[in-house]
Amino acid sequence: MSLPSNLIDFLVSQAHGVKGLSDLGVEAVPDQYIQSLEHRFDNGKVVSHESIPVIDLANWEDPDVTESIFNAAIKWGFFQIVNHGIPLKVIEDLKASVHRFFELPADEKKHIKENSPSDVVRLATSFSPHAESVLEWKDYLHLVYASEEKIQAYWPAICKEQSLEYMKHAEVLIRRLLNVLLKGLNVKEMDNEREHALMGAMILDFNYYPPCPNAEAVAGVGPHSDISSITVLLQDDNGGLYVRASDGDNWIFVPPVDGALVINIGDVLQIMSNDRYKSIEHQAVVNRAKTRISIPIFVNPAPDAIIGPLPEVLEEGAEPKYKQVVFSDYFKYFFSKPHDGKETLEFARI
Ligand SMILES: COc1cc(/C=C/C(=O)SCCNC(=O)CCNC(=O)[C@H](O)C(C)(C)COP(=O)(O)OP(=O)(O)OC[C@H]2O[C@@H](n3cnc4c(N)ncnc43)[C@H](O)[C@@H]2OP(=O)(O)O)ccc1O
Ligand SMILES: O=C(O)CCC(=O)C(=O)O
Ligand SMILES: [Fe+2]
Repeated sequence: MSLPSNLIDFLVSQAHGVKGLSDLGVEAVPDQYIQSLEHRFDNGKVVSHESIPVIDLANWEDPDVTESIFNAAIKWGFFQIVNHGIPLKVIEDLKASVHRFFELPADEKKHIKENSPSDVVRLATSFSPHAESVLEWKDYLHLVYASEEKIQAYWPAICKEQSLEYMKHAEVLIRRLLNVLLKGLNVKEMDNEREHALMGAMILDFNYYPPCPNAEAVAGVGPHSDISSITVLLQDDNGGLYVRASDGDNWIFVPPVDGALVINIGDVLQIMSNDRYKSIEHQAVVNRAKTRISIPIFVNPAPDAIIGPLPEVLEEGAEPKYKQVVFSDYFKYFFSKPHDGKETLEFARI
């Protein structure tokens, strides 16, 4: 099979994405996907003496549980949770609907893409293709958790019900997690203003990584930290997520755990906590044989929210490490460049 002559037209305008390339059965991916040797994922840098904690949330009231969440947010910036209250059936139905969506014929996906406002639904490939010199081997669908009216009008029918059911359960969990994390910063409760700044906009994202003939030379998602307050990630059982180890050089594999969700602190909570909580760099690799999916919820501030260190964390005279930034300026900066580790945080640093 030969490669399409106009790659961007094939990927973006015709909405084939990398799934379309993978389905062609090509022996090698286009050069645009090949990472330089220096940027490739190095298996030799995966360490097994560290792992991110798995926290059982069966008893939220237990002070040990709260303590484990604080410690994980401070030390690792990442943890997995089990017994989180989202029924297994809701999770399995959602995963199945992600596969169904990406398996739609390209012309149906093109129709969805062209008839959806980008503030509700966005189907795309790679990360920010106009800003990247090397593309990422990933297609994605952003579903913005907007008003019920917009959701009913625009979320694709093939995954609408399953996505909405998942989000309704996840919202309860997210509120509880944020309340616990705020307590660790001496904030008594999440009032309306804090809610706007922590969870004023939520995006359910479907990441789709089809099999890749040059899996070792491409990136699924390159090293980055999330711009969210927190991210709630559901991964399938294929594995592919790696988190920066505490030495800042090596990587830790995040093993799929049945029914678990991966929680990570994003840049917004690192900024609001004045570096107490850590937004840790991570990346996703792809494989030769299988399609992997992952489903993050980016729990974001509303675009007009102003983000900066919380007064409560500065109470004892700590110097603020970040200035006040409007969240929409922050994420526009994020999307204006390729994934680049923790670089986005510098935008807000004093
Ligand atoms: C993708 O891999 C990721 C993603 C992430 C984290 C993702 C997020 O958290 S997205 C947060 C942004 N919020 C939303 O997407 C909400 C829905 N969108 C909107 O309401 C609007 O798009 C807007 C955010 C208010 C911006 O509106 P407007 O000022 O009219 O500008 P646009 O034309 O929409 O966008 C301009 C330009 O910015 C880039 N961009 C903006 N939002 C996104 C997005 N959600 N996904 C991808 N790109 C976005 C994009 O370059 C736009 O240019 P176009 O080429 O699309 O014209 C974390 C880690 C990952 O690996
Ligand atoms: O696919 C994964 O496991 C992680 C994806 C990710 O980091 C992201 O979408 O921000
Ligand atoms: Fe991420």
